[in-house]
Amino acid sequence: MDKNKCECENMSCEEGTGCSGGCGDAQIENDFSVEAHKLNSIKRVIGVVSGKGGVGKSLVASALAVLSRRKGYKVGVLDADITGPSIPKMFGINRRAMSSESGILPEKTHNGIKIMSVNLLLDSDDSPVIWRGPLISGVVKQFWSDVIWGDIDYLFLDMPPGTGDVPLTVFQSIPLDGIIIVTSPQDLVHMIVRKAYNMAKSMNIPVLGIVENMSYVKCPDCSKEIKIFGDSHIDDIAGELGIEVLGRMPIDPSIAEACDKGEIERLNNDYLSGALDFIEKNLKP
Ligand SMILES: Nc1ncnc2c1ncn2[C@@H]1O[C@H](COP(=O)(O)OP(=O)(O)OP(=O)(O)O)[C@@H](O)[C@H]1O
Repeated sequence: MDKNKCECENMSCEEGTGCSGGCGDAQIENDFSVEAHKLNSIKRVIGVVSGKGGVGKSLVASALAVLSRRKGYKVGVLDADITGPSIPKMFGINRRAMSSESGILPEKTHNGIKIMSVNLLLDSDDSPVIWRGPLISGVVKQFWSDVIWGDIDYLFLDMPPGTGDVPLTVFQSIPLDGIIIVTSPQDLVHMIVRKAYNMAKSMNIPVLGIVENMSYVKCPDCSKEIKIFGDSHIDDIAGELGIEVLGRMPIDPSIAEACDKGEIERLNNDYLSGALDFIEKNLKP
C-alpha cells in the first residue's frame, strides 16, 4: 500500500499524514510522549475537548477544577489551548509565571488551583499567538515536561479546539486517563461528537462522557426552560457511542459574568457535580 494513501476509514487519517488508527502499513508512529518533570506526581490527567471552538470547553475544564478543589483535591489546569488561552482570565490571574533553576512554576488561584497557560508567559494578555502547529505542540509538551506541578490529584487539560493536528499531537504527547467531550445542542452535533470520539478511540484514550453546554436558558420571570438551539440530541449520541451524558449546563448570565470578572471560583451551581462524581468513581486519584 502507498504509505501516503491510507485506505482505511479512520477519521483521523488524512492523505500524506499517515494513519494513527491501526490500519497496518500506513500507521504512523503515535508515541510522541515526553517525560513529566521529575518533581511531578500527577495522578490523573483529564482532557476536556470539543469538536469545534466556542462551545464552553475552557469553562467546563475550569468549573471541574473548581469543584474538585472544593472537595479537597490537589488540582491543576493546563491550558493547552495555545492560540485561544482563556484559563488565566477566568481565574482572574494576570501575573507572569516565575521560573527557577529546576523549571517553570505554575501560578496559583485564590483557592490553590495551579494554572499554566501561554498567557502567563507572554508580555501582555492581548499579544496574539501566531505560531504554527509544531511550535504550539512543543509548548504544550513543555507544560508537561518543564512545569513543576508537584503533587496533583487531578490535572485538567483545556485541549486545543477541533480534531486537527494540534489536538492530535497533544493526545500523543501527554498520558491522558480520559477525555470529556463538550458540545452544544445543534444539528452538526452528531458529526462533531463522533469525530472527537473517534480521535480519542484511535489513540486508545477512554472517553468518559459528554457535557452539553448552552442546553437551554431559564426565563427569569416564569423559570420556563427555553431551548434556543432546539431540542437536544445528546442522549441519542451518547447511547449510540455507549458513553455517559455527564451534565447539561444552561446559558446562565451568572456564568458569563463570573468568567468575565475572573471570578469563576465564586460560582455556586451544581451543573457539573454529576460529572465530578463520575470522575471520582471511575478515575480515583
Ligand atoms: N453556559 C454558559 N452560560 C453563560 N456563558 C457561557 C456559557 N458557556 C460559555 N459561556 C461564555 O462563553 C465564553 C467562552 O467559553 P469558553 O472559553 O469556555 O469556550 P471554548 O469552547 O473554550 O472556546 P475556544 O474553543 O474558542 O477556546 C466564556 O468565557 C463565557 O463567558
